[in-house]
Amino acid sequence: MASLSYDLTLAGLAVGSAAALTGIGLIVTYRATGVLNFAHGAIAMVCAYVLRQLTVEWNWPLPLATAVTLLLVAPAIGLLLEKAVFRPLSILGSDPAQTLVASIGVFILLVGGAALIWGPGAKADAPTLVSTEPWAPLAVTLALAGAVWAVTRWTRFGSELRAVVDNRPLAVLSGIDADRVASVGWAFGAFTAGLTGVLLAPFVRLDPYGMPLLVMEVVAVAVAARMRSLSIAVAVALALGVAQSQLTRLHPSGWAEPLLQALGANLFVVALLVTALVLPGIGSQNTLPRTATARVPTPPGAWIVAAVLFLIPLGFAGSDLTTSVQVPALAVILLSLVIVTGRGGQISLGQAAYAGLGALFTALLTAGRFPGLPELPHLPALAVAVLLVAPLGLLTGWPAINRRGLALALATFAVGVGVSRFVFAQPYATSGLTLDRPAGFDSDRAYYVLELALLAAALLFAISMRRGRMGRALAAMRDHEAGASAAGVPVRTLKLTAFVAGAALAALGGGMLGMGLRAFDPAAYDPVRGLLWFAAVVVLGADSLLGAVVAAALLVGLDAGARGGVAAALIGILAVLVARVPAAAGWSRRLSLTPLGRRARSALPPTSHPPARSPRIRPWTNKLSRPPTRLPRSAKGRVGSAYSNGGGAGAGAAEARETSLHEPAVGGAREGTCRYVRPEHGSRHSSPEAPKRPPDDSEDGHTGAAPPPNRPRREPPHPLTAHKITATYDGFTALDSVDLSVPPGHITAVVGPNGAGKSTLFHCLAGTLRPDKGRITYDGKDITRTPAHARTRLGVARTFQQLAVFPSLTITENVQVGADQARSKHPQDRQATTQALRLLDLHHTTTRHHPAADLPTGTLRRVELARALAGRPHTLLLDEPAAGLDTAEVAALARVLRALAADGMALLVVEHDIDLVANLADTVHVMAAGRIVTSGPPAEVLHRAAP
Ligand SMILES: Nc1ncnc2c1ncn2[C@@H]1O[C@H](COP(=O)(O)OP(=O)(O)OP(=O)(O)O)[C@@H](O)[C@H]1O
Repeated sequence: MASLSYDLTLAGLAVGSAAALTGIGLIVTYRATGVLNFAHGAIAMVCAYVLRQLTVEWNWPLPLATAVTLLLVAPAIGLLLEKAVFRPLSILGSDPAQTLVASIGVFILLVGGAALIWGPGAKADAPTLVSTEPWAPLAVTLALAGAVWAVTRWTRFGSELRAVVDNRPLAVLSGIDADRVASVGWAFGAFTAGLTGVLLAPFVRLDPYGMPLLVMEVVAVAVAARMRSLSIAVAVALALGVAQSQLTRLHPSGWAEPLLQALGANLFVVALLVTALVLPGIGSQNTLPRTATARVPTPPGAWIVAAVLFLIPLGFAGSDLTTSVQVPALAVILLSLVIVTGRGGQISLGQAAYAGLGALFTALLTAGRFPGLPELPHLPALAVAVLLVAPLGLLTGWPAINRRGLALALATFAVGVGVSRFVFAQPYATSGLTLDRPAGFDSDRAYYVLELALLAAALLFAISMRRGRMGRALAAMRDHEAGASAAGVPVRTLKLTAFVAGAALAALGGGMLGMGLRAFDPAAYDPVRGLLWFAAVVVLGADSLLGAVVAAALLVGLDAGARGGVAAALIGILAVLVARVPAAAGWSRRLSLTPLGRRARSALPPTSHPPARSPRIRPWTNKLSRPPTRLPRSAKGRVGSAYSNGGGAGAGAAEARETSLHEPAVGGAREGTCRYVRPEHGSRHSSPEAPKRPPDDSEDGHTGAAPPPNRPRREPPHPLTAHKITATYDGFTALDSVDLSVPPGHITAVVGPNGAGKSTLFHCLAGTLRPDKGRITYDGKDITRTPAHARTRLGVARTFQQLAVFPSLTITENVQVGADQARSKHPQDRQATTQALRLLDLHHTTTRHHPAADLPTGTLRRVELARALAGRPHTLLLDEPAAGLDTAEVAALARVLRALAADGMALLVVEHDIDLVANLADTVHVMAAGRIVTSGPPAEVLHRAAP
């Protein structure tokens, strides 16, 4: 027994050593370059094939072949990838989502290339590099880990590596050649991949698909080490290896046996699931907004051409028709990625799992083997399978709530691998399972017709998800999650909805594929296929329904018509190119992950610093330089724009009255006239703190105090109020028992030096930070625990210091998102978008249909404000609204804000621009060291606060 345990421990150490090598390689590459190399396993596989080629096919001596493979080929692959793929990406300033797509592209390219060169079958004659004695790989691993540790600790290169990892731009400024560091990181990472591959090859199946996946399953050891600590990675790998082999000693009876067997064979997958789903996400959390999709209109007639092409197979016969049967099914699966990734912006590498579950459940239901459910005919079984798989979408939807970018990619990949290993690969789930086509659709032609009908239904469903309110909300979430939440979009619920809808579509496609193939074939839903499908959808336009349909035809066509591996290699090359040369050609504009990222960045201010005032003259600022003109007071059907209205920064309340707006549709006291904002919320002077503004002298006599006759009168809400709120960051008190009220009809400003706590207070009021103590109330209700989107829906809107617009949406759509979320059933509220656009002078037909990605900062500030106003808020929170605006733009902004306050809205402005505050605010609160130190009218307070 003792000897068995010893032997198992040694065997476990051997497995653990290979995993540790992978962990070391992944960590070094990640530390040197910031890239989690999804292609690591594929490099391992290629190196194993190269060694086999040199020794078995060409009869080279093993030592020479090993030296060439590990010291030349592997580092050369790493250097090539760094130079040709990842360095250009870092020069382009790409975000992690792009590098992720590139590394998945490299993975698929290498897998496809290996299948092309060496064939898809497994090779059983890979040379054995070291003895089967496990001490050898263990010694290699420990020596390598020690060497890496020593190099990073004691050499100049090591300190350069640490400097680049800590702050690459600073390291470059201090003279470090960051590219050289990255090159060495890639060469070393590829060397460890090669070493893993050649050590593992004799003991596992050497095939293009299985081995890369096997290596990537052990990514858990690097994630457990937070992509940082080599010693933790090695320890975790060895512990998992030993535990996995010790599990084989246990032989429980009954249902536990297959489960334990599965665990014993897949402990690294369990670790992957735990690390990816339970531990907090690794990598940047800031990636997804850049995965927004460029808006490229589908060429006219393209759908007709596609429909005709999809009808052509009806004229086929024999194997061609049998092959064609896979196309509509795969198209439905890929449509699920359009919803989740293309429209919803959520990276999902696990869709193959849902497709496979759809097929498996259909097979189980038709065989009467699904626990608790009767045997069903095929089509009802497919429908029930879809319904059963849909909620399982929460498996990936749940982690998506708190994860983005790389962390989400890992979590969804883990779910895909977990389902594949613990469900599809297990005999208890799949043995003896058959699947056939529905009665009456047995022939290929009849079944193809049925599939076309199901594809049409899936397309209609996908269209409904991408259109209207739902489509805009998904796109808003994809483009800017915090911005979407601020517009009232319930981001958590929407993510879950996207994943559930995606799982349902994938299950439908998977079931169709299974019935088409007349079998449940686990290989058809392998996680590697999930990666291939993801890349294919991204390459052909992630947010394009037509792209998904074309991708399905391309993948099936290439698989059937060309050598195995061509499809993967082609998609891999395209995925690399998408990230590598995003704007090289017109077609690249439809590729979702890259071009917009760059365009959006060029349109948005830098993320870490307030942007410089823009020197550009824009049409609407030119208007401001014209002499003041009064708005047409009761021009029926027209709403004046404060931006197109004249006036300067110093204009006062009288000017504010001029910019009060007249819009028949809103329902003023008299037909044809009314103010812009929430006519129901009462007098702008309702607050006792409100300054005495001159009475309104508008021609129509409407002051905004009277509610529209056709709407229920509503008393003005109690103001948004902070009651003794305290907020801390890791024990540091950023807000200390702060009281603040934001009364209606009043502009309240918060000023103070850097670090005073202004932003923290703003976040507490907006709902993006929960105070440790104290309460926030609004309209008499405690909203301290109310999330940001729900506060928006209650009537507390906000704008951002760093712009939060949705670059893939047009100006109108951006504003509509705000209106969608707050829209009541009242028909008058349908005018909210139009009114907001007019108020901010965004209503011209030339601009309103323009995608926000290409617009200058000043315009985007107006778009953001219009979106906030379209939700008809009672209270508006503005975080440095003048950041990035030139003088004329600031003056125009001030005029609008005064107009809004004159109409009774409560405004809170956190602002560094003291001139603006002095001219704008009714009350100023000065903060210092987390407290409000003084409050009062600006003239008094700012004078007192001046040094
Ligand atoms: N996420 C965080 N983690 C730890 N400390 C934080 C965090 N955010 C802010 N702080 C600290 O809390 C204090 C208040 O920060 P806050 O950003 O609210 O100040 P501020 O007045 O808005 O400053 P600024 O004008 O520079 O934005 C500062 O000392 C800041 O360093």
